[in-house]
Amino acid sequence: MTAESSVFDYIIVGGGTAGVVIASRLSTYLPTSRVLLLEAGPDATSHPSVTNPIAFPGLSSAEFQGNSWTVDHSTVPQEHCNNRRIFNPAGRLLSGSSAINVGIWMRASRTDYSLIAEKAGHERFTFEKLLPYFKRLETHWDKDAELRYHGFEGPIHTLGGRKYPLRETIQRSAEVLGHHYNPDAMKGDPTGLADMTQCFRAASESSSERQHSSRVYELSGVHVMCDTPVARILVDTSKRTTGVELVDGRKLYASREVVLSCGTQKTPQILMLSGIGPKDELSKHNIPIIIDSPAVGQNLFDHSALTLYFALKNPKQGLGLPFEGTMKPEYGQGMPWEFNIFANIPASTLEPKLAHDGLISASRDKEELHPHLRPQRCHFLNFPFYFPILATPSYNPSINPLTGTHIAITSLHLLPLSRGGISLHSASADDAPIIDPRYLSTTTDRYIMRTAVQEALALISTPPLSNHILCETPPIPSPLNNNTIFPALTATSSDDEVDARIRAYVQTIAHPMGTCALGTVLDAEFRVKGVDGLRVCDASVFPEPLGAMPSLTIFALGEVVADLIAGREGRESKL
Ligand SMILES: Cc1cc2nc3c(=O)[nH]c(=O)nc-3n(C[C@H](O)[C@H](O)[C@H](O)COP(=O)(O)OP(=O)(O)OC[C@H]3O[C@@H](n4cnc5c(N)ncnc54)[C@H](O)[C@@H]3O)c2cc1C
Repeated sequence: MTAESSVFDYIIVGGGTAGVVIASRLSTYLPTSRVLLLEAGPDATSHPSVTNPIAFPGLSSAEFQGNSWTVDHSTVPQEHCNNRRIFNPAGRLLSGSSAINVGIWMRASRTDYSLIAEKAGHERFTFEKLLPYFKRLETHWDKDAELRYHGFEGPIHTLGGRKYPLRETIQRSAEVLGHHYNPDAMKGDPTGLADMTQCFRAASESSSERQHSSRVYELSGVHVMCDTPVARILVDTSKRTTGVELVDGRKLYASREVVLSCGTQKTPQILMLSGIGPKDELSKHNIPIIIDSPAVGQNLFDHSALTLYFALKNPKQGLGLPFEGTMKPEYGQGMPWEFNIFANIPASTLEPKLAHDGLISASRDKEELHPHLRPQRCHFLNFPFYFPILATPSYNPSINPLTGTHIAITSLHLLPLSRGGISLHSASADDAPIIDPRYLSTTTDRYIMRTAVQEALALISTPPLSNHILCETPPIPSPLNNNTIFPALTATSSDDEVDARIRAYVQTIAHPMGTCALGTVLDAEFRVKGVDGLRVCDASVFPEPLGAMPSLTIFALGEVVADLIAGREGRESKL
């Protein structure tokens, strides 16, 4: 590389979900600028395993940890998960995790965005202010949806509106339990039973394509360097960011700004390796301190998930579906599930748990409502699959995913109060960071997780759905779970039985967030406090959990950052 070609105006580090959006938009908004996108992994944008959504289980499951497109960010042993290390994959290729994820496309509640706005210190993070960005992203599948809430010209095409054989049955059982049908969960209150949307684009009557970031955002005006991991950010003595140092030792320079978008685990590691982080942590590894930023790497949280498998009474009825059989128009050409059931836990039952954790006091002022008690906050989400997703031969040898014998329900804890962190193994960029989300380390979190699972069991036990279900199929005793015998769970299982299953099998569906938060590490324009010319934009920026799967919001935040850099905030984008 010549001296001239090592200088750019903007360097975006991390060509993942947010990074691609920012690089693409900057090259369009500022066409005379030289924009460089640096990605650690390869470019597999058009590879069939990435574009075909049903290849997803292979890309991200534990069995595929050796896959070069998936990096394993497994945690340290988790005290409240039987001291298990929890497998946590992320994409390591152009498009990042958007190239390997499940494509579920969700907005959170107004209340969640308001809380983020409060913590970040700016109203640009409220639902109303983000709504134009949500609309800008999408070509929404439902042409009859309200124009006020949906976009129909955005780069990301979505699919929804499914009609699987169990649809009405599940809806009726959910309604018996008080979950009303929510015709559009994207309008700021997802509570209830809502149709699933996925960010896939119909390619034919029987196939669809994943809408990962580099597939849908134009990169022709961007200088893209793949297989080019960055080791650290370069900052001069006046605390001005000047560029980046690659793992191979080369240096590249940015005359205007560097944006770090390497995801929740790698972004804080790169900041710390660059001398921006908690001073004690940096000193431990003899890293010269540029900025003592105590919150870098702190505030790690993630959605915990437990999946249960239910044997069908009569598999020949065709209610359970093999994964590959669902790419049909009547099934919305998506994956075999159609509902998200978002639910709140009543304040009266949550308050004692929050008090036990010392998060509220009995004498508190009514004005100081704990965020978990605000209206429209969805504490958990249950989603039924017509397919035994993630069942493994090691634990569930009797489940054959291809023969339609089982359905599954995943329970997801959306609003964790537990906070962990990312710290350094060493001062070397070659070493993975230490990842400790401290899953389920508060009483309230354990209670929410248990309630979510009990609600899934109640759904399965309620007619008419119960008429089709034989029983839950528990994991078999194996050396992997200390040969523990787990009884089949039912709606009458004790709290202890449910908790034991959670401790043994809870996992993550890879939504870590929070380690370079707006309001602490970053100002409200995503600038790293104390340094000039450096921003962060990826899943690490959330100061508070988002009660929804995060990728839609991360795409939107990428759009916001591009607008801020290009001085376009508030202008409507027609691209
Ligand atoms: C298996 C799986 C399923 C998921 N399912 C869903 C879902 O259905 N719906 C949903 O909303 N969310 C889902 N998620 C979460 C969602 O995909 C992520 O939260 C989101 O994509 C994260 O975006 P990001 O920009 O923070 O990071 P990423 O998209 O992960 O991008 C980070 C990029 O930085 C690169 N990078 C890292 N280190 C370096 C370095 N040193 N130098 C250069 N580049 C570097 C990485 O290779 C990667 O490309 C899922 C995630 C996974 C892993």
